Amino acid sequence: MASSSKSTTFGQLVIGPPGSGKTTYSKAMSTFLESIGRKVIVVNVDPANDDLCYKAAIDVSELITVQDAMLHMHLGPNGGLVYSMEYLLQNIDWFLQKLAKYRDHYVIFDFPGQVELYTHHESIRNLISHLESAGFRLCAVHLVDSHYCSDPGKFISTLLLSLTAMLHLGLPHVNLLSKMDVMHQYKDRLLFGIDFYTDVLDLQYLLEALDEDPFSKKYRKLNAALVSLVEDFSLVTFLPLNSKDQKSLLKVRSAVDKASGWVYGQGEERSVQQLLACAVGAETEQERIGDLKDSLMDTDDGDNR
Ligand SMILES: Nc1nc2c(ncn2[C@@H]2O[C@H](COP(=O)(O)OP(=O)(O)OP(=O)(O)O)[C@@H](O)[C@H]2O)c(=O)[nH]1
Repeated sequence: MASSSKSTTFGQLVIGPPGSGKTTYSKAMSTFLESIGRKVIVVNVDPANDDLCYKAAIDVSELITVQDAMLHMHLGPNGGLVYSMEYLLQNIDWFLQKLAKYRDHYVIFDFPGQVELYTHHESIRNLISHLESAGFRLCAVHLVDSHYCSDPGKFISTLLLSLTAMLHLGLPHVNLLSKMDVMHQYKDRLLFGIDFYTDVLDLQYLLEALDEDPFSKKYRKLNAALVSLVEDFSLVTFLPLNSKDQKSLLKVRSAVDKASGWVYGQGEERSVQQLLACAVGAETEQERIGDLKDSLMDTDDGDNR
């Protein structure tokens, strides 16, 4: 560990396209982590999010809202959002001072949905650098709607988006296919088993599927190049997420804790077996079911919004 565990604050950057379920996940994950004894806060970093379903310990809307930025800078919604993120960076001391009160907490940052912020704009990357310098150890949790699996063209976009975000942010990274509870609605349109999408198996099959569509067939060479790019990096896989399901949240928590390193120094159920299992990449019983009581596993509050 680079610095002493006392001065290290762990957390998640919850990112992903609009409507992918970031806010719902942030609330569900914070409630879940609190239920297993972790001290958690949620920080709203989306200046356009005026309908929070959780109590934000810190809310960037107190500093600036997209509406303010649009009104005063004569910008559209996207420009307003980008301006707001740059404004947050200019006022990074304000943000870090607010965070300083919660250094002994686990922090879930609920980010905005504009994908350009994660793929090529510098603001989030700079924000990460400030947070890391202040002692934060972060993991990006990237949500993409599982609905995109139902269309080969959309799934390729999802792969590219996820890969670009991984490369651009340069953080430990966990990709999630969100809203798996409604995946059955698109079951008939899935060309492959779910493990094809989560494990990102042989993408040549995806190319063949694209060839069957007269529109995408025209772009075969482009599609082949994109698929080959994703395969060459061999970085993108997904975990399924149902924010209403405790078992699903438990699996995500295990993956994020491993990626961020929490499990090695801070974990609630730190044990030699668990550390060894992490080292060899095996999934332990502990990780599958955690230390939750049966009653909690069966509990579905049915309203994680
Ligand atoms: N069925 C189902 N619906 C979900 C799930 N997660 C989120 N939703 C729904 O998806 C919609 C968007 O969810 P949000 O959590 O607001 O998504 P977001 O990514 O924060 O959206 P933006 O802030 O606009 O970027 C809401 O209607 C949620 O109720 C899930 O796991 N299952």
